Amino acid sequence: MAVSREVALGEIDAVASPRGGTLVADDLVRALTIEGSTVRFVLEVADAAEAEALKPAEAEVRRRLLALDGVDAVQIVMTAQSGAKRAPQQPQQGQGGEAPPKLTIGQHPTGPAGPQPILGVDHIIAIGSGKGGVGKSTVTSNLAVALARAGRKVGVLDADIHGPSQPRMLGVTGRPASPDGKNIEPLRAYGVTVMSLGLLLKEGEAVIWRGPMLMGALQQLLQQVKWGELDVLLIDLPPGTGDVQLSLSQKAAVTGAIVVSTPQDVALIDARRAMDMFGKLKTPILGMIENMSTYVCPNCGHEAHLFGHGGVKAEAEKLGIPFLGEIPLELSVRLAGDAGRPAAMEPGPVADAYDRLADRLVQGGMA
Ligand SMILES: Nc1ncnc2c1ncn2[C@@H]1O[C@H](COP(=O)(O)OP(=O)(O)OP(=O)(O)O)[C@@H](O)[C@H]1O
Repeated sequence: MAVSREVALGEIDAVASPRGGTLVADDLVRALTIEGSTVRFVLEVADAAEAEALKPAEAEVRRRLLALDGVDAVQIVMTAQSGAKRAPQQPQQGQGGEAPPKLTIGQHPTGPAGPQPILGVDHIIAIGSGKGGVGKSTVTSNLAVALARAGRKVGVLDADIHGPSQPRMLGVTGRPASPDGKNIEPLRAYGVTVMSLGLLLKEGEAVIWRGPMLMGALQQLLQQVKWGELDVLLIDLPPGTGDVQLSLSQKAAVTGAIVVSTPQDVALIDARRAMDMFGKLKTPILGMIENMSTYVCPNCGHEAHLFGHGGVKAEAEKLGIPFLGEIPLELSVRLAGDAGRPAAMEPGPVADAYDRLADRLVQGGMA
């Protein structure tokens, strides 16, 4: 039987914190969840020095929880939030408490080094491509709705920081709320939980972050968004091999990457480069997808292969990487993407192709 929240909290509260009280009394514990035999929570620390000082307490609390009947796994994430307070905040009587800090996206990265899981998220899949415009964002939004239709809890993080397109493709508008100035409430569309930097910027506003600022922004989107319980989080990467890919592999425990390409030779050359980069970053490659594969003329039914056909499958076989499937080239895909209602929502060959793809990921234990 699963351990109760009270019992788990009691064990956590028995461990002393470096601030002088206990982990609970010193207000370091966030988002405690118990799912089956797994206990998860966040230890919110002020800075990297405090994270280091907390290591013995973290080890002790892990040992105590694992000793409980019904607990087989303990996942503790340490996050250092900008503006985290060193002492518990009690609203001052008669003063209505302290105003929430302003949420500022684009800060220097904080917290422990190394890839971190996202609390409540089972799989993190990065969707990448070598070349721009091959349909990586389109594949991400359509695959997300197909996975949601298959009963999975799905999130999409638009990490295409320089050209975020998920808000348009999934038809979400409006600024995500942040009632406490720290956590960000994601938006929902077609059963998918969505967050994009594009939703936090004014339309047309350019972002020119590089290096540490970019890493900080990505870290905030990964850790400060209230993703909730997700079977899979799809991350729409910018094209190519750059800072975002590097930051993501350094900050998030990515399950693996899917590389989207058209069958065209020039796209395949760049796709190979992207896969080489994922290899160097030690991100497993889950497979390749051929987008804009076959075009079927809606008038006469003639099949044409505008960008070739089968090139991605052949490439995947050559590299010993799973080939996950092909998506047809259809005008409806572009129109639906522009209209904010993914083509996979309507029954037809495109929806079928995405359903097969979603099924492949679910059967393979990837989503
Ligand atoms: N299978 C398809 N059939 C028809 N049009 C498609 C298909 N896939 C993508 N498109 C269209 O191609 C264009 C580029 O797609 P998308 O923005 O998804 O590419 P991307 O690889 O994410 O590009 P970026 O370089 O901006 O990241 C969009 O207009 C999209 O609607």
